[in-house]
Formats: sequence, structure tokens, C-alpha cells
Amino acid sequence: MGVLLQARGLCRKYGDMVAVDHVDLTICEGEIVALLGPNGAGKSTTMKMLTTLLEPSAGEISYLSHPVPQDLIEAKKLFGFVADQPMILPYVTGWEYIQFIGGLYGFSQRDIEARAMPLVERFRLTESIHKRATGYSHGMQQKLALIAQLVHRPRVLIADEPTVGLDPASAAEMQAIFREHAAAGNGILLSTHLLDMANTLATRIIIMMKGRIVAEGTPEELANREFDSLQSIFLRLTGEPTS
Ligand SMILES: Nc1ncnc2c1ncn2[C@@H]1O[C@H](COP(=O)(O)OP(=O)(O)OP(=O)(O)O)[C@@H](O)[C@H]1O
Repeated sequence: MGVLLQARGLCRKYGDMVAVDHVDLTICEGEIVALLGPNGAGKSTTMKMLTTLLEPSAGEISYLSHPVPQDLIEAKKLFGFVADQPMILPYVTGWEYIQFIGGLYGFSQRDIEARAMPLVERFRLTESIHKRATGYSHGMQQKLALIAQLVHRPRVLIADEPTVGLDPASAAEMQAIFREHAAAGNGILLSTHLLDMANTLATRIIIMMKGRIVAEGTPEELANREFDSLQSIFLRLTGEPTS
């Protein structure tokens, strides 16, 4: 499995507060890595550093064995990012938003349509796609953001709590899309508080606590330790109730 994304010694401080503390992280071809941890563990901060939205206080990030390009458009071609709060432009329709994002990556309207329309249909957004996206529910915006980020078929897809607000059918569809994207040789890093989803979807799980990685392994490896379930290991390591 080729390495797609590697971070070494990643740190981020906010003032004196250490939000991310020497995190090492690798995403390989075909992997779906779930980033778990209680509120404030440093998951979003880690993802923002990996996607150039935040400057690390220390550490190195490379995509496909090269440092992140200085040119931000070139850098953004390497990954796709779905933030926890979808960043949808005001006053545009869902379809205009997809076209705008696809255009930034240099795709023609025809290519964007060919790549995005099947996803619009799978997410049952066909009726709403030509309506203003600011009128979409959180879940609809989340689906729109994912579609827009998949148009350039990123080698690494990073998604911060992507299933929040999705109805069960859409959540299942999103997981199917993640599996297909990984099966095509890409890598996915997603954060979630849904331990059951992490258990069934992820090929590897990373648990963060207070800015540090406290456990890592396949769901089976984690379960085979002294704990009998992902919920047990999560509770033991983080002291957090999970329901
Ligand atoms: N812009 C900011 N300024 C100051 N502190 C911040 C900022 N963003 C995050 N933090 C702090 O950094 C720590 C890590 O936050 P982060 O959002 O990365 O956690 P998280 O694991 O994503 O949490 P959640 O599960 O609630 O989304 C927290 O203590 C948070 O209060």
C-alpha cells in the first residue's frame, strides 16, 4: 500500500494551550482511517492542519512523499476536505456551487456534470440541486459539500464528522461512497463520534485524547487487546461516556 499522506510530529498551540501534541499519522492507499476522541481532543485541529487551513506550530506534512506545495491550489488538488460546518457560498444553487468548486480545480462543466450528477442522484438531491443551497438543511449541505469535494477525485479525502445530520439512508450512502473511493486506491481520514460506524467502516482507528494519539490499530486489533469492544477501549482511554 503506497503512502498518500504522512504527518510527523504535528503540533498546534492556541496561545499557551496545546491542542495537538506531536501527532504522527499516515494514510495509505485503500485505507479508511477513523479519528476518534472526546470533544476537544484535537481532531478538527489536526484535520485543519492537514488541509492547510491552519499552520502547524511544529511538524511536517507530506502528500505522496512530497511536502505540501506552497501554491495552495496545487496543494488542494491533493486532497478533498469536508468540514464539520459545511462552507457553502451564499446565494448560489447547489448545482452552481458544485460547478464553482469543480471549476477551481480546472474541470469543464461537462466533466463536472459527468462526475457529480451520479452522486447528486445517489444522495437524492436531484429535486433540490437547482435551489439555493443556503436553504438546504445541514445534512443536505453536508452531502453537497462532499459531492463538490469528490469531483476532482482526491487521493486523500478528509472529512470532519461527515455523517452528522444525515438521515439513515444518506448516512449509508455516504459510507458506500467512502468505501468505493478507498477501493479505487484513495485514502480517507474521517472523524466521528459514532463508534459503531467507525467499527464497521474503518480499516484503521486512531483514538486521540488531549491532543495526543492514545491508541491505534484495526478494529480487530483494538478489540483483541484487553478490551472487548471499541466502546470499552474508548471509555477506558478517554474516561468519556459514549451514549
Ligand atoms: N480557534 C481556536 N482558538 C482557541 N482554542 C481552540 C480553537 N480551536 C480549537 N481550540 C481548542 O483546541 C482544542 C482542540 O479542539 P478541536 O476542535 O480540535 O477538538 P475536536 O476533537 O475536534 O473536538 P469536537 O469533537 O468537539 O469537534 C480544544 O481545547 C479547543 O477548545
